[in-house]
Amino acid sequence: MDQLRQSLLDAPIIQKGDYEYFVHPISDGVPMLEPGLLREIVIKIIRKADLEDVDKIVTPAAMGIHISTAVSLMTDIPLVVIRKREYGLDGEVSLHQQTGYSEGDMFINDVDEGDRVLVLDDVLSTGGTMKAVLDALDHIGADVVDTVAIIKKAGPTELDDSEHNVKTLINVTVEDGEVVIVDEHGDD
Ligand SMILES: O=P(O)(O)OC[C@H]1O[C@H](OP(=O)(O)OP(=O)(O)O)[C@H](O)[C@@H]1O
Ligand SMILES: Nc1ncnc2[nH]cnc12
Repeated sequence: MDQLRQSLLDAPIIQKGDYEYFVHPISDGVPMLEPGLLREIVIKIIRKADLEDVDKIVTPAAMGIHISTAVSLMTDIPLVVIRKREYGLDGEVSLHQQTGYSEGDMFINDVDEGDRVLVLDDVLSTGGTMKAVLDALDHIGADVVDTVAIIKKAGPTELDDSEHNVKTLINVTVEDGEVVIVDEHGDD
């Protein structure tokens, strides 16, 4: 059960402007994602997350999708994807996402007031994406039962002064062009 750790140590780093970005099977689908790594992550999520009476898994596109699909298959909990595309359906809620290297609008459909949701994503870095998602779910009146990101890029996040807690499976930094593991069990 240590493919996640090793795969991060092996991850190449690229620059997106000043932002140091690790290229990893979970966050990028590149290098290729080994089924054993995906299985390890799903098991860790199911052990860590509070899944009691969760109605829906909610995940931002794109790189939350494969993780959430695998968790959905194992738990039988349905999945809603927050898309970068607007549909104009009744009840659609938009949010503005800002990361360390990009920004844009995203759209939530089919999450209703009172829904008990598990929010899943691949990476928590600046927290810009997760904060926007959690604020939008608060606005909808959904009940966020738990929030899990696989990999945390350690540092201050947009969620530090909020009441939201994001569980993570492993925490890393990037130093001298390499990934350094700062907590191999992540945050609870
Ligand atoms: O904590 P943050 O700084 O917000 O970064 C984390 C977000 O960045 C990535 O998404 P991105 O918008 O790059 O899209 P992708 O999932 O399509 O790669 C990642 O999938 C997270 O959603
Ligand atoms: N793959 C990635 N590497 C580093 N930071 C990220 N933030 C979002 N995705 C990331």
